Amino acid sequence: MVKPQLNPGQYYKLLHQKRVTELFLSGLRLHIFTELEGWETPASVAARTGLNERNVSLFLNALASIGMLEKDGTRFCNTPESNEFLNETSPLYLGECLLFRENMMSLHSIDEKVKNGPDIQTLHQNIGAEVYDFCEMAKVTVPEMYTGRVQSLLAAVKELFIDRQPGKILDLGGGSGVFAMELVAAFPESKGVVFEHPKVTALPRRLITERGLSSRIEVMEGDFNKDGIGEDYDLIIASGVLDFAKDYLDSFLEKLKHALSANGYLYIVTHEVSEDYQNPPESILGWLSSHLDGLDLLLTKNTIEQALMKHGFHCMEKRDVGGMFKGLPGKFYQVIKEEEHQDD
Ligand SMILES: C[S@@+](CC[C@H](N)C(=O)[O-])C[C@H]1O[C@@H](n2cnc3c(N)ncnc32)[C@H](O)[C@@H]1O
Repeated sequence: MVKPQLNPGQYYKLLHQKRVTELFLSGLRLHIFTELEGWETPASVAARTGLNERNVSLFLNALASIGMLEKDGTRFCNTPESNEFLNETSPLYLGECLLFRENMMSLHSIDEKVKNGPDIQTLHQNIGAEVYDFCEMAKVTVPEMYTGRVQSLLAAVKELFIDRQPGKILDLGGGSGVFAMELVAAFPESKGVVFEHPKVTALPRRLITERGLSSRIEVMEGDFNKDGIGEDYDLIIASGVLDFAKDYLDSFLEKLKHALSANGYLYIVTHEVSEDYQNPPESILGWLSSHLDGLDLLLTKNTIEQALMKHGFHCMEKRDVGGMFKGLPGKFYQVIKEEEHQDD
């Protein structure tokens, strides 16, 4: 009889992981976590939602078995995490955002895509804004931004501007404009600009007006690869945007350099992709669907660092600035302008 040399357990684990994910997504779609702020029986959940009582019972039990609910006898309740992030009444409800991201990165038609190849127009244009629904993304990611990104950026910028306030702040490809809004709220003397694609600008305009910040934040509309982005910024935030400037990287970085004030900072968040495109797997798989559609945008960490260096940007190391990078996904850069070279 054949004797196995290795253990095939990983394949069965993958199938189980898929069922776990399907169950979780169904819980979100059926708003189950919004029903379970307190202890409930399947009968009470079914009565309120109109779902089938027998199958709600099986469904809740399965969710509890994967740690998404707590179970006590015949009653079920959210875990603290489910209550904070999956209950629609929470200000940090991520359900809409998680479902959006699942759909955006879905590999459900991967077989056809691999068989049929990319969409020719997408391939030739290579424009992210034509493929991704950035307007919806900006809307649904607002609560996600408050799960740490906004707080850590704010803490870091406050440490950078300890003895002065930034005059002008640019949130480039800023989506909802949350970074700009929170920064100008923290620095009462600062003005902000949110630069966005015309498909997206209605959202930051509305949110800025609702927050009462229209006199302090301007929304600029355009294509950051082709249009001007303004100047004299003490802080430019370029979070998750560099890949969308891939075909224009040199002119884009020159533009950023000229837009920064002499002592200004550039804050960049990228995916830190390895040269062999093997890491991080979350980014490789997350971009796979759109890359199969024809996009080719993902830049490696090395390409980005080389390009930044070539255009005179230098990264502020952790040791320069104490503990402010704690929890921060991105990096700060300063630019060495020509005049400064001559002074040296
Ligand atoms: C991945 S999102 C990042 C959003 C936000 N900065 C963040 O960190 O969550 C990329 C953003 O860049 C914008 N964008 C992409 N290409 C653009 C272009 N050519 N001109 C202007 N904005 C663009 C999109 O509309 C989108 O809001």
